Amino acid sequence: MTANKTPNKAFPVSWDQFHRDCRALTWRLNETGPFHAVVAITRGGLVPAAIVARELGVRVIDTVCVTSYDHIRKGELKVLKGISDATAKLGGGTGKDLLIVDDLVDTGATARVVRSMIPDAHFATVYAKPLGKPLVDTFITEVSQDTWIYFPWDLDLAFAPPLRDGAA
Ligand SMILES: O=P(O)(O)OC[C@H]1O[C@H](OP(=O)(O)OP(=O)(O)O)[C@H](O)[C@@H]1O
Ligand SMILES: Nc1nc2[nH]cnc2c(=O)[nH]1
Ligand SMILES: [Mg+2]
Repeated sequence: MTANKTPNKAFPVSWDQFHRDCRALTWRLNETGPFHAVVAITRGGLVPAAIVARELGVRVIDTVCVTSYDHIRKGELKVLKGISDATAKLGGGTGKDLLIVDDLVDTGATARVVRSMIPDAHFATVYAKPLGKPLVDTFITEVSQDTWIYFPWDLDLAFAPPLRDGAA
């Protein structure tokens, strides 16, 4: 989100939809690889990374651990863990033939930091917003900047009021 503005549209994603979108992402990535390893940006990138790695037959999965949002509030970006020496070696030090996976790119702040660690890696996300889109090599679905994406692991089944009672 841009500078803590409240998003006014919601884009809820079901597990089925997310799985389908991850497989669609893999179809595109399959034309770009092969990749030596997948680097998941935690935590949101862990789920698509597992699906993409499974489809691409990649067995080496590493993490870059970054924190910045507290629900929709954007805070200071902190890198808690970088890639391992073994993964860095696989990518020749610059990330060549490594695949970075995240669930989405929003402002691009997270992508910018991780890209700077391994600039030659291929960066893939399932969803992208316009501000972050230029930092991503491959993505599947674009949503507007004022949309908040709700992932299935952050949701629960709940009663939805009828439309005539003011439901969106
Ligand atoms: O493009 P940006 O504005 O940097 O936002 C994108 C990042 O925000 C979310 O992660 P978050 O920091 O919420 O942590 P999480 O993955 O643990 O949910 C999302 O998973 C991306 O990693
Ligand atoms: N779940 C979720 N996390 C985000 N982090 C930055 N933007 C978003 C978003 O739209 N949805
Ligand atoms: Mg994240």
